[in-house]
Amino acid sequence: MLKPLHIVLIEPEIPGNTGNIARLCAGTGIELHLVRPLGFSTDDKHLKRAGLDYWPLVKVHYHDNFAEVQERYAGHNFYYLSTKAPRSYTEVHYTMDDMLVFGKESAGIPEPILKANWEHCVRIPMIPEARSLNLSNSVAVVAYEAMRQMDFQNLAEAGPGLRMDQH
Ligand SMILES: C[S@@+](CC[C@H](N)C(=O)[O-])C[C@H]1O[C@@H](n2cnc3c(N)ncnc32)[C@H](O)[C@@H]1O
Repeated sequence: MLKPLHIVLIEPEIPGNTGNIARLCAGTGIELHLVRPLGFSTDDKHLKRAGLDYWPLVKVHYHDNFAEVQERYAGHNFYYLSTKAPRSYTEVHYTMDDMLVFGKESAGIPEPILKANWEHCVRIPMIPEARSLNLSNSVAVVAYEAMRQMDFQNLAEAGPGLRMDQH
């Protein structure tokens, strides 16, 4: 049994984004970590609507702070997605059980966390004039790159999903 990938959202604010990401997790078997405080209630109708009826398929972990995630998952590789990072997300060799960390919509990942983990910070290339991508889009881009590098093995194991070499 393969270990799952993990997506960590630090203090997400917009329920529709988290709902979209939850649906991505449901479709891929990726585990979702939500670091409090959340900018919405877990009963929020936008959150539920964006995740549709996929919520029962998602393994969601709630954490009171990011230090708790670092402590609980010590030994895993952590990658921090930031527009300010020095290298591209495509330069990383991802492995199952990696922790892909994303910041809140208004402010991104807190500066002290970026500074302390600078060599593990990566960015998705954009034109210079653009400030950032939408949070849920950036999660999808990186999650699929990580799974592509591992030949989508997690999807084949999780159920009837097709690996690329089966097409
Ligand atoms: C809307 S963005 C936050 C924008 C914030 N002003 C900043 O500069 O980080 C929300 C999150 O999406 C991810 N993100 C968005 N665009 C990105 C990019 N081009 N490269 C890496 N991460 C990105 C980051 O994790 C970011 O913290």
